[in-house]
Amino acid sequence: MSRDLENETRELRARIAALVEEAANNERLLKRSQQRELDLLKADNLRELFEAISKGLLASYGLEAVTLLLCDPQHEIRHLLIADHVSTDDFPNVIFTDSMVGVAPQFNAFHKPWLGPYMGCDHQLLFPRAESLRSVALIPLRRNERLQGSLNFGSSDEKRFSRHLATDFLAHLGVIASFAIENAVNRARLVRSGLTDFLTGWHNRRYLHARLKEELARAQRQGSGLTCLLIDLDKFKQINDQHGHLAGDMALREAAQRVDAHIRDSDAAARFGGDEFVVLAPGISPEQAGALAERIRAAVCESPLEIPGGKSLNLTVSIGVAGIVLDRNHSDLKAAAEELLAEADAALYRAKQNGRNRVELA
Ligand SMILES: Nc1nc2c(ncn2[C@@H]2O[C@H](COP(=O)(O)OP(=O)(O)OP(=O)(O)O)[C@@H](O)[C@H]2O)c(=O)[nH]1
Repeated sequence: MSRDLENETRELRARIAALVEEAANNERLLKRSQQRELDLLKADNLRELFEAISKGLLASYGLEAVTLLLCDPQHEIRHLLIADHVSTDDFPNVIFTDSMVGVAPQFNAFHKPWLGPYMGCDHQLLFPRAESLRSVALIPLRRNERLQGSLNFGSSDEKRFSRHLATDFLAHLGVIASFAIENAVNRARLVRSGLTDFLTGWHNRRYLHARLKEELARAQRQGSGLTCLLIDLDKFKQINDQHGHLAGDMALREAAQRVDAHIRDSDAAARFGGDEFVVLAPGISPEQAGALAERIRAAVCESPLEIPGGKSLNLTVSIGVAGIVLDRNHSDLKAAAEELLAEADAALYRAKQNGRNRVELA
């Protein structure tokens, strides 16, 4: 065999070996991508999805930064998170915006992934915490022709995301991520709709029971107390009887709004049934609870409610207030919840007996 042929064979072997290695690498990459995409699709709720995106993708692709930008003009996703007790502070890499305009110039015509150098002036809003980034990939998240956000990868390697690289794999990931986000949001909406009262927009009795147990457990852990206000409209049946059901509904909505103005984000509130509302206020003293109930009572009767037909209604409420402090050995939270509600109910009964439009403490 001539020397030339020997060299050529050696070169060919080396090229085949390189190709085989590249194919094996690609297969590993593909498997890893498929696993990551499955993790996104498997996420049961927004918290799991955010974790799969912000932590899972970061680790599996060996990136310096992964952020998720979500366009949430009605603050719906943020409200769903609050309702699910998820704090946005737990996910600093998930960024909410009311509009995609002005976030990054690449979003102006954003139909496929954009790869290129990191530029502080253009990309700072997308990577607020990342330092030392040299290249980025911005992946559009679209559903039904609408841009709902972007998935953003940042690398300290300037060659990692360069303009001439193929973007098919990233575009595919974008489609999966968009689908997973829509799924998680829909699921959160569904859960919430089962826990919401449609007339007032407040939570319903089912939610209150679940939340009451959580609040009791939290109060017990923190060694603090929990106060329950049971609020009932006075002579509500008369409103229905004299002015009709629609006027009654208006009165319920208005009363809920007037109460709502006096409760804090950390309080839990629900329409408990017919004309009855419950507010749970953690960590306040009996005096503060009495004062809160008095403010609510005064707010409801502050001004008459105009109803159709040029008439007006005077709304008043009676409120029963009860508080509970659990020691660490108390294990039956269900019984404690029932006891708290029963005491508030007994106090409410006294408020009704003593003339209505008043607050009674248990
Ligand atoms: N319009 C309207 N009425 C409702 C709704 N749910 C319950 N009700 C009515 O609310 C009334 C509740 O009356 P009660 O709480 O029994 O008594 P009340 O007239 O408020 O009298 P006191 O509580 O003793 O002051 C009933 O007549 C129910 O039919 C609702 O969603 N809309």
